Amino acid sequence: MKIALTGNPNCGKTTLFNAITGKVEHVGNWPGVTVEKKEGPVKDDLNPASIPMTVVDLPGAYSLSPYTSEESITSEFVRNESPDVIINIVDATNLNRSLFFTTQLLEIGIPVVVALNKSDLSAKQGIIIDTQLLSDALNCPVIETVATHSRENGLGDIVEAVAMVKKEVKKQRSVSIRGSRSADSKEKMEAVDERRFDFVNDLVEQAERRKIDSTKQTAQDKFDRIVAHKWLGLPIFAGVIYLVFSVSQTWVGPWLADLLVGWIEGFYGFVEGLMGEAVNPLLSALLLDGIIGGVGAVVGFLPLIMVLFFMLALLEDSGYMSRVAVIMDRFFKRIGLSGKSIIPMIVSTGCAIPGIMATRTIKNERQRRTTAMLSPFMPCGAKLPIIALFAGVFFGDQAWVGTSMYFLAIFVIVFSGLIIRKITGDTSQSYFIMELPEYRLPSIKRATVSMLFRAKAFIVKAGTIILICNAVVHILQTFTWDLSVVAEGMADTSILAGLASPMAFLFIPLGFGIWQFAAAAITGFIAKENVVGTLAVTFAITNFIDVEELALVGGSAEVLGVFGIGAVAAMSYLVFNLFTPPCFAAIGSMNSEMEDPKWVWGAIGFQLGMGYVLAFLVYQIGTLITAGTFGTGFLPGLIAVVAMVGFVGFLMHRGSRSVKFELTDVAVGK
Ligand SMILES: Nc1nc2c(ncn2[C@@H]2O[C@H](COP(=O)(O)OP(=O)(O)OP(=O)(O)O)[C@@H](O)[C@H]2O)c(=O)[nH]1
Ligand SMILES: [Mg+2]
Repeated sequence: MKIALTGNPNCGKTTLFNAITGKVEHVGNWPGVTVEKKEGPVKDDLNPASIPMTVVDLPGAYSLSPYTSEESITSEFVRNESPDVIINIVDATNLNRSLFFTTQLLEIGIPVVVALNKSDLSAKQGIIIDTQLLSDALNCPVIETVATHSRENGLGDIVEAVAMVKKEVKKQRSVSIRGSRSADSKEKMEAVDERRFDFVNDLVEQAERRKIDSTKQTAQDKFDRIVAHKWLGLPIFAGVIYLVFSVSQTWVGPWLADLLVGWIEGFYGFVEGLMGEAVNPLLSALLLDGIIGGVGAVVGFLPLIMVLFFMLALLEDSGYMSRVAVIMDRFFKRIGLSGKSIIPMIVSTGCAIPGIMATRTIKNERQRRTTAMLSPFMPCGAKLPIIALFAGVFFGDQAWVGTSMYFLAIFVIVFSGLIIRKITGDTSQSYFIMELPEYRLPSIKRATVSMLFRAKAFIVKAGTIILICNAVVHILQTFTWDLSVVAEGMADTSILAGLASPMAFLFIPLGFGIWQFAAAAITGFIAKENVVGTLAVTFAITNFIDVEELALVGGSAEVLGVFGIGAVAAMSYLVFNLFTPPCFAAIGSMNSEMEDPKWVWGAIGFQLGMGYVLAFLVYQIGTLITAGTFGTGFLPGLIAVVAMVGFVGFLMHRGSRSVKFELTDVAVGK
């Protein structure tokens, strides 16, 4: 038996899905989180009769009308894949809006069970709903649920009602709005929609009583007036992110990471002892330095990342991130993107792939593609070890490093948005109205689950892709081109050095023309965590956390120590890795969302150029400030950068000309 979960955005479909299937799909306190359907069987304890039941979570939708395309996955699913029962999740705090969709679902002829979700919130707001009356009027079971509670949440009743309703299918008489069956044009449809609104309004008037608690509302409003303020909003956001980084990067994170790295080193020693002299030295080096060392270096950052994810999940759950969307909307409108674009970007702070997929809710094609192109600039989970490594080794774990990377990302996104608008010559603007969810105390449990889920994905990746890459890197640096072992002190003769050196040459004007860094940047395209792994393998360092051991703290601009670069070049390298194209998987996802090779190649080219130009500026200007002269390779670098900027300028010029041309074309045509 197939059960579809439908309802307006943010009503709690995915939360309910997770609760009745035991899965961990992403839940966010804003509309538009789910963009793809997800399936799962009902948990055994909710299904004592063991009826085979598969539940399908769908993206949120406001309507089934064929004239709105954004929610097509949902309407196509309920119309074409004929689920046996529809669970319609209705937000009990917003009956008026939710029931519009319900009346449409009731007309399809598939049995419907209404879950009156968030009934804890509605009760708190003093809303009393007569479920019996609703159930009678709609001819379907109506059950109060609290999907976020683990007990007494009404979920058992829902599953039971679904099983019952299926048996009694003939009895569910559909509620139909006059004229809806014969509405074959947009005008007729609109007339039906009006009647639908009237029906819902009447029904809600009878079924709902509200005791309006105005004091609470104003307290939240007052808070919002400060937090989402025109000018104060952004600095407050900066402060919040700084705090998040302070905790994860400076206070709690390193302490936990130290512990973990201690264990990894213990394990390294244990395996070393086990193998002793008996194992071929090449093989033991591969296992110890290539695999355990390389993977260990990446995994060492896990605690920092977990703390950061935990705190971001708390912020998301509290409702604060929706306010950030409102703050950013002002900037986004100016550059021709909509506030909707911010959601993919927030999602991208976890991973760019779901972020890019989240652009599907944006209707305007250019805005959607531009958002898919710019979202990967946000530092994702895989880039965090790189930030943590460089912040730790060169900047004494200071929180401003990570914070500034987030804000540099926002700046780059806004700036790039402007450029792309000029290049495409499309100046359309969108207006975005976001329903702000109420603030609430974030749930430690939900944040923990979300954190553990991401940590698991991180570990799986470290144990597969990262492990293989590190092994390959280690083998490539162990052998020379004629397959003999690289002699002591002759690392430059290895295959890896041979492959990476031409790239390193291009990086001279950026301050890191060293083959090890080039190799790490290249493996970073496979997965960004590889940057750390490859640096660990090529420099033979296994402990990146205990910076004192590396004796690099306070190295400032001097060229010193193991890496052979100074703080300015380190910053340039960090910027380069963050702002060049994302990993291949994310590029693949860009490709499938953009559906246009011109855009995909344009995006990759743009991201490469952006990373190069930013790294060049950071290195050269940084060196000028700290050392009083420009850095190495200034002139050739400048020529390359001017050429790139000039090309973009040319495209922008052409783009704005094409707009004028189109406009005059229209005028002449008329
Ligand atoms: N208080 C309360 N909050 C809930 C309940 N159910 C869901 N939520 C919260 O509502 C928010 C939205 O939940 P989701 O499950 O992501 O909503 P969705 O309907 O899947 O949203 P989209 O995928 O964007 O359409 C989350 O912050 C949930 O924690 C509930 O019964 N009570
Ligand atoms: Mg969802």
